[in-house]
Amino acid sequence: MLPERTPSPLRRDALDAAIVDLDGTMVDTLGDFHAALTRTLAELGLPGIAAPTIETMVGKGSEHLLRSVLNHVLVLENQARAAIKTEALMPAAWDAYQRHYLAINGQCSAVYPGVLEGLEALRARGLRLACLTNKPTAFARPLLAQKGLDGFFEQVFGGDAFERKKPDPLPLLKTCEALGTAPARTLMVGDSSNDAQAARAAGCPVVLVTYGYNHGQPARSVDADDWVDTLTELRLA
Ligand SMILES: O=C(O)COP(=O)(O)O
Ligand SMILES: [Mg+2]
Repeated sequence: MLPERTPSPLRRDALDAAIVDLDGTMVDTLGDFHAALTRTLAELGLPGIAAPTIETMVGKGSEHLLRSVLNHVLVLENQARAAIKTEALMPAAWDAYQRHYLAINGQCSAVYPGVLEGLEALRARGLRLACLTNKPTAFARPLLAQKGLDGFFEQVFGGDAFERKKPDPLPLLKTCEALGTAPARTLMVGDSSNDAQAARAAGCPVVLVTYGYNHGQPARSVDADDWVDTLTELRLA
């Protein structure tokens, strides 16, 4: 006798909604991060940083990214007490970064292949859609609009929308609350361990894309329910 199969958590009839991450999942924003950080570092009189180094630091929000970049360049410059100098520079750096990021937002970034088709398929299956990113809401909304993605989402929450960011489960639980859906019936679609850990802790099923930013680690090394190479492959049976 064949063993009874556990129904996949990704079956269409097991889901009411999907929460979709932004950076590394829908839009390849590394060019925007690089451009804004390059301008910020230049304004502060600091040396630049290469895009592949930035890529490993993306995912825990913009303040974390900026702090990591400042510390990285100060350590490389052999500056003593780099961590303390980073903190001292943060207020001015944060002001400069927000200004530069808003000025170039979307100009050096592109929607990944398959995203529009994937979102259309989820919508066609009747799933409610929310975008949940660790990027500030003020960066996320204009980026979604510029890339023609805003119309898919009934809710958009940035990293500043709630008290804590992913990988804490709070933003996912709050997004489910806003959608009015149960976490167990709300799929998280992301690119990093931040999305997967938050989803696990919130009780949401989670699928990771294999092409985004996961701190330099393969997405398949992260605990998730499934992995897809493009959003068109989301297997909702
Ligand atoms: O801004 C970040 O650090 C990453 O944002 P994300 O949550 O959309 O991947
Ligand atoms: Mg991401």
